[in-house]
Amino acid sequence: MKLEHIGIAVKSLGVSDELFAKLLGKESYKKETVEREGVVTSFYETGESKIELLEASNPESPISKFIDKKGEGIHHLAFGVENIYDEVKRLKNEGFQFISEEPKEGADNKLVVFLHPKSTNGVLVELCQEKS
Ligand SMILES: CC[C@@H](C(=O)O)C(=O)SCCNC(=O)CCNC(=O)[C@H](O)C(C)(C)COP(=O)(O)OP(=O)(O)OC[C@H]1O[C@@H](n2cnc3c(N)ncnc32)[C@H](O)[C@@H]1OP(=O)(O)O
Ligand SMILES: [Co+2]
Repeated sequence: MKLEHIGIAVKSLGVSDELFAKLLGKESYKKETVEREGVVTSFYETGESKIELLEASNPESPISKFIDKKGEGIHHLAFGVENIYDEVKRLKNEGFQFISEEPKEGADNKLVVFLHPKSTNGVLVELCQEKS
């Protein structure tokens, strides 16, 4: 597994894109809305991994709930895997809980699935696989 991206919950991509472009010295390479997840994303290349800024696209978004509860900040870690179906099986056998076991379309041309933070030391973990 490799650290594919760090998801950061932000109130406004307009404000945070300006901040991260200054911080990283580069512009976001992709903005993408994933309505099913209730997010608008903005991606930055940072060497081997990426930063994914996440703004809620609707009031029911998990990002809205997260920010209401915890404020802006690191939201999840995403690990890149070769075969997401094999990894779900392996981790289920290891006793990890999934929010939903069925990988779905994510952003940045990926299939994604999430483990419940309760079974990962309070860290929301995403697995993602490049869609062929
Ligand atoms: C763009 C697509 C994709 C990509 O391609 O990269 C993405 O990254 S989409 C990112 C947004 N989508 C998701 O986060 C989907 C997975 N998340 C969920 O299903 C929910 O957010 C959740 C994790 C199940 C929590 O939802 P819910 O139970 O309704 O909220 P609560 O506030 O009641 O949380 C319960 C419990 O979990 C803790 N929690 C919530 N979010 C996080 C988090 N990001 N990191 C760590 N812990 C989290 C929350 O604090 C509660 O704990 P307790 O207070 O101890 O009960
Ligand atoms: Co993500």
